[in-house]
Amino acid sequence: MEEADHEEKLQNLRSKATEFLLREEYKESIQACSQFITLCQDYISKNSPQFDSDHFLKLQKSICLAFSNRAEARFRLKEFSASLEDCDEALRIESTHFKTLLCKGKILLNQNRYGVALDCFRAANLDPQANENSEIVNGYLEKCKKLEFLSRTGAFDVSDWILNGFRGKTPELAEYVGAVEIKKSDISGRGLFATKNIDSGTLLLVTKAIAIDRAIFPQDSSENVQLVIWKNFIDKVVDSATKCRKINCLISKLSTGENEDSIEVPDISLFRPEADDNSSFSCEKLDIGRILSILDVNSILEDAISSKVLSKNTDYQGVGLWFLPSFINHSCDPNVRRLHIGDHVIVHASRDVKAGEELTFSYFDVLSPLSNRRGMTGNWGFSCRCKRCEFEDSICSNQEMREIEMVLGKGLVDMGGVVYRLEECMRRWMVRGKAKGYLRASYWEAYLQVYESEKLMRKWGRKIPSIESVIDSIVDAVGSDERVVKLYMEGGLKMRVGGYNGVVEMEKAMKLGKGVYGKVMKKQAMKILL
Ligand SMILES: C[S@@+](CC[C@H](N)C(=O)[O-])C[C@H]1O[C@@H](n2cnc3c(N)ncnc32)[C@H](O)[C@@H]1O
Repeated sequence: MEEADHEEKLQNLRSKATEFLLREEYKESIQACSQFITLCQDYISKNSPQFDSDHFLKLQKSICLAFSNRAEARFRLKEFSASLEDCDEALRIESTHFKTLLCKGKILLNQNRYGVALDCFRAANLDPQANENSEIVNGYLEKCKKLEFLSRTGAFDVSDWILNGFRGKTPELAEYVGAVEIKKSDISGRGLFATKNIDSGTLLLVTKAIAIDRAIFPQDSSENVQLVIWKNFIDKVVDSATKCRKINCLISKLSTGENEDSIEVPDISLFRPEADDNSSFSCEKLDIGRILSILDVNSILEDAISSKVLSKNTDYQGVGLWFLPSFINHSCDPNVRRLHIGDHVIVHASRDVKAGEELTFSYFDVLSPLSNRRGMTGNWGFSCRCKRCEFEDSICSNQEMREIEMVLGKGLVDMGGVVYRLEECMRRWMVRGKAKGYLRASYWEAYLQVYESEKLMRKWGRKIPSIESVIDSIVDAVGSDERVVKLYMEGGLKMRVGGYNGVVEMEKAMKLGKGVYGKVMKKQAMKILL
């Protein structure tokens, strides 16, 4: 009788667990599976000597299925670490269990561990059940193979999607870590460094957000809108860290902005997609205070002028956290740029970089004067000591520079006069090479207004340098920038300054565009963006 009761209880729990799973009531399904597993395991440990092997095997099979179902429910709740553990328990009992292999493959794919995910789907494909589910299994196999290839080679190309007017799904992107390493930085704390010579446009990182929140709001939305996005974003980060050991541990490696000089330098392999979820990732659960400090220092605004977001409405706002880009320090004289596609950030060189050089991007708009930039770094809580800031610091105390700033600050002045005066000052002070580009980048707005105005160009065109030479020096000093390239395309070509040759001009625009958008797109797509 006792035996029959026990059997009935098990049967009940099994049905409940399956029913909950089908009804997508995952928490309830997890509970029923857990009760079932405990009951079975207790029963086995009490009665094992009297079992016949068939009975034992039957029970083991049931436990395997319960682990597998619990893994699926946990996967749906994004409890990836716990779900993986359940998969491993199930596979310990039955190493070729089809449903479990499928579930484990999905988790690993979600964690961007393409190689091991591929192994799971391949093993699942050998099971007879794969015949009935061939479309699903083949779909995963193809996806995994493609992502594994992209992750290994960095052979991304988003041109077709752009040429198609950003219609359809955003292109499938895989995690990619190029020729970079994390090292101690002379700027502050740790930084990301090039491990070999890299030319402009080369892809360095592709990485998906740990969490992101965004919404479309009109430009005049109140601060409350930003607060709502910020709160949702924090909740998502906390949720991911709670449910995944690896994420919790990797977040703990990020800077809180405090004591960066004595901060540990983690090995970049921890951040590679193939890094194992279990072995290297045991650390204490992060408290909310620490998470908030980390987010303050490392979150990136998707719509910052220093980034480029493809296919999004201009009124949208978004904030996210990405691991490896969090190690990139700021410079007003940066050598990499970022591009946002869906939840991914793509980081590429915006100019040629030498092996061993630190990679930096701008945290804000660097086509602005030193005083504005100081305000921005002040908001971030640091003061920038890049070559450009040091040079401008030395020159900006000069009375004439102060007068130029003052005139600019008032607006509504003849910008041609301002540009002319600045160029004259640079000539007298023998400011040359990069330094010239630094100042021109700082007063970009003034140059832009002149070059865009036919009236101002009629008045000042002969007295100030050509668009081409100003653009060349700005790009040489602070790297490519979308607005600069656009001016080159629109303004320069329209006014035919300095002798117009369509083919040569287009070639040059494409080269500049590579610094802005990277090599992940073909010429035709770049033309559309420009
Ligand atoms: C996203 S983290 C960059 C990586 C960081 N250095 C680390 O060790 O993890 C941003 C923080 O780095 C430091 N930082 C970045 N750029 C800097 C700069 N140009 N000058 C001084 N500190 C900088 C600041 O503490 C800033 O809050």
